[in-house]
Amino acid sequence: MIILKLGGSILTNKNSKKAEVNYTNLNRIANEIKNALINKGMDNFINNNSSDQGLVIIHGAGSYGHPPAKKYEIGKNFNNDEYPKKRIGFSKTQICVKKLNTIICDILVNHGLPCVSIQASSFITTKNKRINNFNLDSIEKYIDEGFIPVIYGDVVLDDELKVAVLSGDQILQYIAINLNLSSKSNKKEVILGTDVNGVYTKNPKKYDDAKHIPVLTSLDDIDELDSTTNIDVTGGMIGKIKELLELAEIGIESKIINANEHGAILDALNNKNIKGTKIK
Ligand SMILES: Nc1ncnc2c1ncn2[C@@H]1O[C@H](COP(=O)(O)OP(=O)(O)OP(=O)(O)O)[C@@H](O)[C@H]1O
Ligand SMILES: C=C(C)CCOP(=O)(O)O
Repeated sequence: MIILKLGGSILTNKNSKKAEVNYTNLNRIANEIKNALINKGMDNFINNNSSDQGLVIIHGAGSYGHPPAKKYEIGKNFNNDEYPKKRIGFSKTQICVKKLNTIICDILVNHGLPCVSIQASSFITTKNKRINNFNLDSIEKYIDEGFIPVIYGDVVLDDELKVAVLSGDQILQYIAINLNLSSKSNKKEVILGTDVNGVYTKNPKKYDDAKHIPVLTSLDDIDELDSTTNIDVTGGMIGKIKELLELAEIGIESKIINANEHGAILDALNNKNIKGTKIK
């Protein structure tokens, strides 16, 4: 079972205040995923043969979701008289990330990948920003039938905060821990594509002396817990690492790679040893 996260910094121009898709990356990565599935003999997605492998894709919100979520402060406490404005902000943010997901699924399907869109805001809830209700049945059924579920960072109802932002990284962690498949291998390969070569001792975009960390086992390995350089309402790289370290604690390894590198997704899906950071 492959769990693949495509970061918003790859699929969109995350620095942009406008919602901008990086179509060059998206089309290249769609092609790499398809070629990897064929190499792995998982082309049942295309030829409808049985296979014991499955794939679920999670993507970030990038410049589609983070700006509106920040503008309306989704997830921050608010007074009751502010709820009408907060609801509109929630609705606008949900539409923005849904638009991004539709564009991504269109491109993946046009590359022959039988993707199905899964909208977190329609069935997942959180309590204090942590998932407390996420039924995996439909995702498991889709995978058993040879589809590729594509779920994404979204806004959700929160039992304490009323509304919150749910990151793709938290969705990835929950799926990696809880997904159980009847007809596919449950051994999980967790791969996250972002726009840097993995984790460094500090932000490599801000510090020339940042050193690459090939294997990360603790936040102590990082000198400076820096936020991401773009608009990010879900914790950026540090938020990502925290989710992945919780996976490592229960024996599920993951790897952060640079999906800007041509062929990186293809090689990672084909278990080639490529530059990145293993979290274990
Ligand atoms: N110690 C660090 N090592 C590596 N990158 C870091 C570090 N600190 C901050 N960063 C920044 O984190 C960014 C990647 O995190 P980000 O959350 O933006 O990735 P993403 O998964 O593509 O986005 P999203 O979570 O929205 O899908 C890099 O562009 C980098 O500038
Ligand atoms: C900003 C929203 C709505 C979702 C954030 O998800 P992420 O980009 O995976 O962190």
